[in-house]
Amino acid sequence: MLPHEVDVAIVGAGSAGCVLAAKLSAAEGRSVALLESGPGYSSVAGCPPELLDPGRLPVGPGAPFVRRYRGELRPSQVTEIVRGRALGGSGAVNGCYFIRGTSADFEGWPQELWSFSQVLPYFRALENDQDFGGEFHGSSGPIPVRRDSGYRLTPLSSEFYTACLDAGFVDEPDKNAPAATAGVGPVPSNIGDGRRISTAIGYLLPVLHRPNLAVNSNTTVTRVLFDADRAIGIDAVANGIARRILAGRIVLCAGAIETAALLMRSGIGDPEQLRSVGVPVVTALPGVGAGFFDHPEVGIPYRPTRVGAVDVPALQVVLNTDDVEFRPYTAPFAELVPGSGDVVQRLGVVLMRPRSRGSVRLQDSDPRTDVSVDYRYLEGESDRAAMHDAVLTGRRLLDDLIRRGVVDAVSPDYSDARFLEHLGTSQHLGGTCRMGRSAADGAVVDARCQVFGVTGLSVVDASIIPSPLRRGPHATIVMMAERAAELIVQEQF
Ligand SMILES: Cc1cc2nc3c(=O)[nH]c(=O)nc-3n(C[C@H](O)[C@H](O)[C@H](O)COP(=O)(O)OP(=O)(O)OC[C@H]3O[C@@H](n4cnc5c(N)ncnc54)[C@H](O)[C@@H]3O)c2cc1C
Repeated sequence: MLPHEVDVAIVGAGSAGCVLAAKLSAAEGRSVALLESGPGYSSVAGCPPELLDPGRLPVGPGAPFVRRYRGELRPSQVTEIVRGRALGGSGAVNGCYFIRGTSADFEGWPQELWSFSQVLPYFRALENDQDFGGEFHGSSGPIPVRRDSGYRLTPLSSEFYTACLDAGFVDEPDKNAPAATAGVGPVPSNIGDGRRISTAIGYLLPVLHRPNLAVNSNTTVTRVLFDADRAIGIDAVANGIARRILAGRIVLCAGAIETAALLMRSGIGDPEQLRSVGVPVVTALPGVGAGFFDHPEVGIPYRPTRVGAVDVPALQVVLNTDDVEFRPYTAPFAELVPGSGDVVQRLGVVLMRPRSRGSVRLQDSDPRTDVSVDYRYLEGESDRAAMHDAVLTGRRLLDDLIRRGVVDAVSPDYSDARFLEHLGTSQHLGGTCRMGRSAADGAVVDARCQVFGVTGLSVVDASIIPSPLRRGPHATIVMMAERAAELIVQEQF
């Protein structure tokens, strides 16, 4: 192996990257450099308060902790998407919904390492569940998990819960139980002492004192360097100054958009596309950036009759049916996302297992140019029909809430023909570098999270999720990072 400055360079201090940095630096003899584009902080007291407030998502206009992208949801339907850009990444700005993927979600993952029984110990290890114990829950992990119930529910959350039970949906008090498959129940949230506990707070800050761990914020990695087919280091720009770091192993945790972009700019991707933007090909992996998924969401606008409690998370209760999630947001987005000016309150109706797939593509080879993000949402008839049916179910639930007096109007312009005008995204983008058996199937990393065709390079973040999860991805991504850290230390480097 070539001489190197650090044993491991981790690119991106987001939900996955902070876990990897804490786990991989646990061995004193292993040096770890964590590189993050966004700003840093070294204590909870020094953390920007917006990143700790569990009731607000600091992603509105002008918010300094996000990178924004233009996303095309459907032809001629464009939206702005955001990713967190600070220590903690998107997990530092998100809605604190922290539900595990269901056991069925893992059936398509490589079973020798990622079956549900294999991953359950890592779900347990990451959490300190305040409400449930026993063999399926952890009580000493870095991420506190709690649920709102009883008097802490807003009138809308409480009545929605009751309305779902009255409509015959199953009560699901613990949505993180392995048997949880469908039903209505409280949302587990990663909130402790009234704060959003991102992986930066839970994992990274407690180990910042380690001499073998260097955290470099305001540092953007621009490409991975190779010696033949071995990754040997990275180029970065740190506070405006170019830097080169040679590393024994590189782990990309830059999130589903930027990890794919970084691989492509470094010469790993679809050869035709790389050549079209002038990037020399290192390894042909057509799966990079191709076939991503997200959760399409239609918001049904309504007006609640009573104002809810302040200081509650965006979601207290959700209903899951087979492949749909119904989300009664606790407040208008103007409150949840400061600066958004969006005064409408909505019931989110979300397809959790859509068939449509999107792509992330380079527009040129310049790291400063945004990639194009093309969702192709509801492209097939089956997704459109599934969304249409789900919206009708959502309407029926809202009609019931009107009868119960908690909602006094549902937007009148809301008709079958127009529901697509209310289409948005849950911001759960994943699968741009999927884990799988072989590159020939479109996979980019193997079951040990190593990029096919090169050595010394791993990916651990939302990119490698093999197929859409039936729940939001955050808890699963933290688990993946816990699991992957063990796999990575077993490698020779
Ligand atoms: C607004 C919003 C709300 C959400 N709400 C929820 C929710 O409530 N529940 C849920 O389950 N999921 C939610 N999600 C999704 C979830 O938060 C993300 O899927 C998850 O945090 C992604 O983790 P990650 O490690 O893949 O990437 P990220 O957490 O996004 O981390 C990537 C990090 O890499 C850094 N980076 C990127 N490029 C570079 C580079 N070139 N060099 C150096 N650093 C780089 C970024 O700045 C960032 O810090 C939400 C997402 C968003 C954006």
